[in-house]
Amino acid sequence: MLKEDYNVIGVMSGTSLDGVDLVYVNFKVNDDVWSFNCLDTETVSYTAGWGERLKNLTELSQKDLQQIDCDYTVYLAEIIGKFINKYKLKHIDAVCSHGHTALHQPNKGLTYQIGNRKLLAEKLNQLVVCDFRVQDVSLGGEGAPLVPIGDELLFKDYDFCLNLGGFANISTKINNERIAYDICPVNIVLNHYVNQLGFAYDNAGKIASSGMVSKQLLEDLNGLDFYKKSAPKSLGLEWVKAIFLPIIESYNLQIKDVLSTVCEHVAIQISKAVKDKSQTKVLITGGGAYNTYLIERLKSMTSQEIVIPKNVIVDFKEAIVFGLLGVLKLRNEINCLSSVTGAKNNHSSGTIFKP
Ligand SMILES: Nc1ncnc2c1ncn2[C@@H]1O[C@H](COP(=O)(O)OP(=O)(O)OP(=O)(O)O)[C@@H](O)[C@H]1O
Ligand SMILES: CC(=O)N[C@H]1[C@@H]2OC[C@@H](O2)[C@@H](O)[C@@H]1O[C@H](C)C(=O)O
Repeated sequence: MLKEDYNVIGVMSGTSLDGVDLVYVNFKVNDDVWSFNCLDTETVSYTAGWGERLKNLTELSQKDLQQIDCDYTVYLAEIIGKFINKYKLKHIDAVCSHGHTALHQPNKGLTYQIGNRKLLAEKLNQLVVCDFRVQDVSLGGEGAPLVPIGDELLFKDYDFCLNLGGFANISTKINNERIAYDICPVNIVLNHYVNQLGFAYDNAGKIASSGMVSKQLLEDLNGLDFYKKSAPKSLGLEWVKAIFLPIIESYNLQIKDVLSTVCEHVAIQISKAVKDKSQTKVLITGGGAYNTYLIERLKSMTSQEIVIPKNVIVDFKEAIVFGLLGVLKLRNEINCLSSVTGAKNNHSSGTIFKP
């Protein structure tokens, strides 16, 4: 008889490099119906040193990557350990950790998240479930996005679940089947440019709102091949560096105009993704939900009802869902949907490390 009640720690480090999101969350399952309750949450910002190290992972040699994988596992163990102590967490069924994506080229059979070593379980003296993407890629899938199983089990009241993190991704149902895909880069690019002005991010999109859209750059970005592909599809930092940034650089624009043009581009791509008028309710989560300018541009291009919750879900949905992926793995139940990733079959993904 499987348990019906789990307390886990969900841990997520996203691509926009703002920090590590942690959530202590309770899941209950009753007749296959799942519910959750967030008990404690925290975002630990990256130190300048870690921010820099994580920015350049795609350029590292195999040996340096292995070293950083070990160092990052130790760093994650410290962060998670402090979280456990701070909130005096006693009942922990598992720590369910995504790690940080270092490499993602699913067409070459490659996806690699650092911080997912057995050492994490040993240092924390906890059961750890991690490495959720690798099996999906080995089964021919994109290995991303993985959060849609959470949209299916926890957020099914929404017609679309849109997350605005480093990349924008969306999930929805078509003919009773869940599909999802990465739409386009968002904060990974906005942060890259606003960093050059000395800011971590463009607060509320104020700088973008003061810029002018470059029609030519906008056209070039909207014309990228990735947007012509149909789902399943996913994006990685490698694509941003090789394809997206060089187009922007070829224009030599002022940064405020780059930000403005990228926001316009993102709003256009998202409005295309939510264009099905029979589906109306769009949940928006992720740090990009605070980019008021971007949200205004998006609202001007769509008639859908946009819901940005005023609670922890905006910042912690991904960490919550990685908690759920871990619980599903412990139950040996499906946590990766082939309709979403394109893998050969639905499967139960992740590695379990005992302390
Ligand atoms: N007030 C704000 N105004 C504008 N942008 C903001 C604001 N607050 C956060 N952001 C943006 O959101 C980013 C963080 O978003 P989030 O934590 O959802 O990203 P992530 O975890 O890296 O996501 P993903 O895993 O989906 O790539 C910040 O780096 C910043 O760009
Ligand atoms: C390979 C990888 O780490 N992908 C991330 C990234 O960040 C956003 C987007 O690109 C999404 O595909 C995914 O993360 C979310 C949490 C997911 O798997 O659902």
